[in-house]
Amino acid sequence: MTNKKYDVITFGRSSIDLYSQNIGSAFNDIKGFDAFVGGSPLNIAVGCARLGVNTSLLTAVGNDKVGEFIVNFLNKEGVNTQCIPVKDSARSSAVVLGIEPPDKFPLVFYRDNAADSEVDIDDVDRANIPEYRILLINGTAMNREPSRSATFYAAEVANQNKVDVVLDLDFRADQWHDYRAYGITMRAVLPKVKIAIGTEEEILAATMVNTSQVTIKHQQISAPEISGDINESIKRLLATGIETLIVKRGKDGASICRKDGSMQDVPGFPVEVLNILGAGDAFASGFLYGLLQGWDMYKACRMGNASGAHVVTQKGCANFMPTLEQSLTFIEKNGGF
Ligand SMILES: Nc1ncnc2c1ncn2[C@@H]1O[C@H](COP(=O)(O)OP(=O)(O)OP(=O)(O)O)[C@@H](O)[C@H]1O
Ligand SMILES: O=C(O)C[C@@H](O)[C@H](O)C(=O)CO
Repeated sequence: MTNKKYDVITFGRSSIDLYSQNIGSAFNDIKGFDAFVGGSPLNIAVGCARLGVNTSLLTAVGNDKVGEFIVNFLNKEGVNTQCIPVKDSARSSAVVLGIEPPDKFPLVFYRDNAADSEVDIDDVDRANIPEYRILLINGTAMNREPSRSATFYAAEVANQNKVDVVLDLDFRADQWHDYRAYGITMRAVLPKVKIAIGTEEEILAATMVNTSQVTIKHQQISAPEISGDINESIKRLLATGIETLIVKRGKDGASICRKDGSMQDVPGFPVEVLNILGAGDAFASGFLYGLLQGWDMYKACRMGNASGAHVVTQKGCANFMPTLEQSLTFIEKNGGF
């Protein structure tokens, strides 16, 4: 039982996502785009809402048509938009994305003067964090002020009010002035966090000691490959005080790493990949759904894997999140929890 009024609030970026209509085409040959919405915290909020979770998004938009487009979509999806301020001096952001399966998903951010980076401490106060069961914070939202201190503040308020803090490590390399600044910031916020979620790349980035660990492939500058000792990095993140670190492992599903040093693998669901973008966000929404049901971590991760597998077969992120019925039917048909 809980005395909280709402379930989940996610905090961070939002955008219009312009996805190539020419699947498999090289970026230079793209002829047209579909207009969807995106931004990892937005995608997670929509994924949660589709599963029936009472969800709010704390982001900001500019006083422009793109902002209206984003908020209109969220309202239709049943995501609570009351705590989304309009920042007059900033712009709603855009992302342009190519789809070249199986392994090239080029993505260009248009985030100069991004409205969501302007979310500040007053906006956090207006969002009523103590009323929620879970606050999901996002790595990229800490790349600049005022959204960095607003994120730290939101986590602090959550800690004081029995709201569980989940950190999506989400590392978008080109959004940081120095790759090392990302890790320094993550390690500073982790003591306020109960559960962190990240890919191996993100976990290595959060513990990076030398920028020569980073390799940019296929000009995918927002999501580079990062080398290093993953087991050492997992240990380092667990030593910050978090209870659990969830490692997302693509087609192999996820692993649950606990502070007692144990690791449990949770198998994924085999599917044919169309577009991997948004899989991590879908995973997070299924996982949060499971936590809110009081399920154990294994079952919550299986739910996350089902949402992730669904989205990799689709050509977008938020617009293609599964409903509860779709996920449960998919799990039942594919071996159960
Ligand atoms: N090829 C796949 N087949 C089945 N499930 C997948 C596949 N790729 C990803 N998933 C599911 O989606 C989850 C997240 O994917 P991944 O590990 O690639 O995270 P990510 O890099 O954060 O994703 P994103 O592309 O959204 O940034 C995985 O843990 C898994 O559950
Ligand atoms: O914000 C991003 O990371 C790009 C998004 O617009 C897209 O929705 C996505 O890739 C989410 O992980």
